[in-house]
Amino acid sequence: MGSSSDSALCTDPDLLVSHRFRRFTVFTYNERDVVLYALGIGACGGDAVDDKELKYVYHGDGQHHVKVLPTFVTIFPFHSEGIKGMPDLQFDPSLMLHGQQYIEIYKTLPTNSRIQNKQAIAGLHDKGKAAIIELETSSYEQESGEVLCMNRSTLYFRGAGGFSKSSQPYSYSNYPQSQVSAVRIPKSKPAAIYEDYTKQNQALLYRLSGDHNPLHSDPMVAEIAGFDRPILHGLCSLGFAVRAVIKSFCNGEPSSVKAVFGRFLLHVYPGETLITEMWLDGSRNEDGRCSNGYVALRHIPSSL
Ligand SMILES: CCCCCCC[C@@H](O)CC(=O)SCCNC(=O)CCNC(=O)[C@H](O)C(C)(C)COP(=O)(O)OP(=O)(O)OC[C@H]1O[C@@H](n2cnc3c(N)ncnc32)[C@H](O)[C@@H]1OP(=O)(O)O
Repeated sequence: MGSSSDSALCTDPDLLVSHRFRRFTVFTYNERDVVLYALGIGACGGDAVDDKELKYVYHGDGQHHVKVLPTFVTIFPFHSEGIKGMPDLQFDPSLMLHGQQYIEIYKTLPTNSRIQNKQAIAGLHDKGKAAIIELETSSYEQESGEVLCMNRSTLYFRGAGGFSKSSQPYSYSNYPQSQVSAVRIPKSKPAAIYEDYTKQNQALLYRLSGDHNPLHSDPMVAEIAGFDRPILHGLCSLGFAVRAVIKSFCNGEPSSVKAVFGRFLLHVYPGETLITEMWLDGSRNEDGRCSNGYVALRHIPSSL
């Protein structure tokens, strides 16, 4: 720490954390966006269409709207300024990875809405070999002005550390450390395991929901970034995992979910199988090198 290098994320970290984003960015979504997103995270993507998941992509006569999956809100930040316009920021986009995502949902998600996003820097960390930015996006329904959800996105910049000015590592956070640290994987047997496979075209389908990072579609960009081929969006894997939780513990009801945290520790190639192991409030006693996280539910179904 302490010596800023040519590849360091910034020269003045204090300037970066004091950055103020434009007050609001506004966008509209509708049922088509909701359905496209659900297909992008594998809903009804098995060999046979799962009847229980049909409600995420289609509504029959008895139902007026499709049901919105909770992780749909993770696409909201992509309708914002993001980090691009921040002062004093330099990085190689091919070396940026999505490290973590935390979301809170405050209301049942509407099938269409006009949304206002407000963004803030929630954290900046110098890890020596890497730099981390935590970007927070609060989203409000424009009509009512009520807050609908919050996303905290952790961006991991490989090779971009070393910007600390003092001998101490630079670490700024608006939040208690506990909210951004990893979840430990319990030793006990999982309460449920759900296996799902991603398709070869999963990332190409998922990108239509708003994350057009070429790391997920362009073989040359993927190679420069150090991968054999384009990798899956972290938020797509997270969508698969939360869908598994809803299927296993919420009887398919997406509005049961009130918060989600996910840490991406391994990249996924489209076509690979995702195994989601789930514990009910697991005892946290063993670390494991696999992506991990938790889902907070409004209530645990009485059948469990
Ligand atoms: C507006 C919204 C914008 C959203 C933009 C999204 C853009 C997307 O298009 C991009 C993507 O989706 S990329 C795909 C998804 N992500 C991945 O595949 C990353 C997988 N993870 C890795 O490869 C490694 O964990 C890796 C490389 C991340 C880290 O591995 P190592 O270099 O081996 O690090 P390690 O030595 O284990 O740890 C160094 C310090 O960093 C912390 N850390 C590790 N993994 C982290 C992670 N995933 N998230 C946050 N912090 C992480 C460690 O705790 C350690 O810190 P400390 O030294 O303080 O303990």
